[in-house]
Amino acid sequence: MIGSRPIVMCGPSGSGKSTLLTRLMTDHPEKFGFCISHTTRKPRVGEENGVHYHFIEKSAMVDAIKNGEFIENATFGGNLYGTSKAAIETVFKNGKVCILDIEMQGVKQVKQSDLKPHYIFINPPSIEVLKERLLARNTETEESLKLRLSHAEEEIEYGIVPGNFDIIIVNDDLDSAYARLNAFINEKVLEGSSRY
Ligand SMILES: Nc1ncnc2c1ncn2[C@@H]1O[C@H](COP(=O)(O)OP(=O)(O)OP(=O)(O)O)[C@@H](O)[C@H]1O
Repeated sequence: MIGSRPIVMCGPSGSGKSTLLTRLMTDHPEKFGFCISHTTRKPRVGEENGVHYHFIEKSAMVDAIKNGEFIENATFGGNLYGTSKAAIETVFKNGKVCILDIEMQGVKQVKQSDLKPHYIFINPPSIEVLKERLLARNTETEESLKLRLSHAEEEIEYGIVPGNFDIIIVNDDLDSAYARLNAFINEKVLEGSSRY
């Protein structure tokens, strides 16, 4: 695959990945393309197939994974999520830098592949702030909140290990975090040795 190296964004649920990515893509719609994941979970209100996710039946996704069609996959809250090779290829074909928003299990699998992306970890200022933001987002039940927070500790532990990510961005103040993200991308992704 010829093109700029993709970007992998990882961080606990609620750390601000979507917020930062939406801003990045709005500011530079011509440069970046979001890799659309597959999931076996049901669409939420307002979610469109092929836009937010490719929604797929569990048996079909299990078969596709067995067929080697996925670069990474993970189970979260009883549902399968994954990145297909075709979804990455679609972004490459449009001449854009491919962005993957994936979680820790996925990152570990991508590291075994030949994708060679830039790895960015979005860290919340603290678990307490993470909890406050998830509560304010108003998307979680008591149970899913607990699950996300327990995963968060594990993800942060992995995220801060030197060498696991190319950059760790603490999302304290949103404007500063975005400025750090932009600086990294401008220096390493858009101007750096991004061809392979
Ligand atoms: N720096 C910040 N300061 C205050 N609030 C923030 C900041 N960054 C994000 N938020 C808010 O925190 C909440 C979580 O952010 P967001 O949905 O972007 O997280 P996420 O990492 O994409 O989560 P998920 O993995 O569950 O999709 C949102 O309501 C968002 O508006």
